[in-house]
Amino acid sequence: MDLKPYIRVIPDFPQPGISFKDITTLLNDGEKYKEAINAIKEMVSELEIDVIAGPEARGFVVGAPLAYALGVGFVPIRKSGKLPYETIEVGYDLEYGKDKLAMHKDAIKPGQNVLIADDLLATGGTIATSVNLVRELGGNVVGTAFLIELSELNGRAKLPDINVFSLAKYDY
Ligand SMILES: O=P(O)(O)OC[C@H]1O[C@H](OP(=O)(O)OP(=O)(O)O)[C@H](O)[C@@H]1O
Ligand SMILES: Nc1ncnc2[nH]cnc12
Repeated sequence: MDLKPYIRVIPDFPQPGISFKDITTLLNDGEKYKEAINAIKEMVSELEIDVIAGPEARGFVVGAPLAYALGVGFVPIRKSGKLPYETIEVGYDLEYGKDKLAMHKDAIKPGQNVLIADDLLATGGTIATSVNLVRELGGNVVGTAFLIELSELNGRAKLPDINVFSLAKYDY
C-alpha cells in the first residue's frame, strides 16, 4: 500500500531540524490502519514467528495488532521504571535524546522466534537496544518490521545481520 498520504509530516518537531513523521493520522483511519497492519503481516509471512515484541509507545500500536493478526503473543519493551516484575535494562541514544528500555526477565522463552515491531526506524538506537534485550533473554530475533524507515539516518547499519522490513521510506 502507499502509506505516505496517511502520514502527517511536521517540520522542526520536537526540535529544530527534525522532520517528524506523525502516524496519528493513519491510526485515525480504521480502514487504512488495518490495511497497513495487514501489509506488514504480508511482508513477514515467510518468517516463523512465535512472539512479537514492540518498544513503548508507538511500537505497541504496530506490534500488538500485528500479534493479534498473526495469532501470537505480544511482549512490551518499556521505558525504565514502568514494568512491575524483575527486569533487564539497557540505555540508548535517540534521534532527539536519551532513554533506557526494559523487559521483564521472563518475557521471552529461550529459543523463541521473535519479530520486533515499531512504527519507525530512524537512527536504529531503539531497535538495536530492543534486539539486545531480546537476545539477552535468549530470544532468536527473526526480523524487525516498521511502518516507516528514514533511510538517510541509516538505522539498518545497526542491524547488520537482521531482516528489516518497512512499508514506506523517507530520506530523513
Ligand atoms: O531509530 P531511533 O532513532 O531509535 O528512533 C525511532 C524511535 O523513536 C520513536 O520513539 P520515541 O522514543 O520517540 O518514543 P514514543 O514511541 O514513546 O513516542 C519511534 O517510535 C521509534 O521507537
Ligand atoms: N523523525 C521522526 N519522526 C517520528 N518519530 C521519530 N522517532 C525518531 N525520529 C523520528
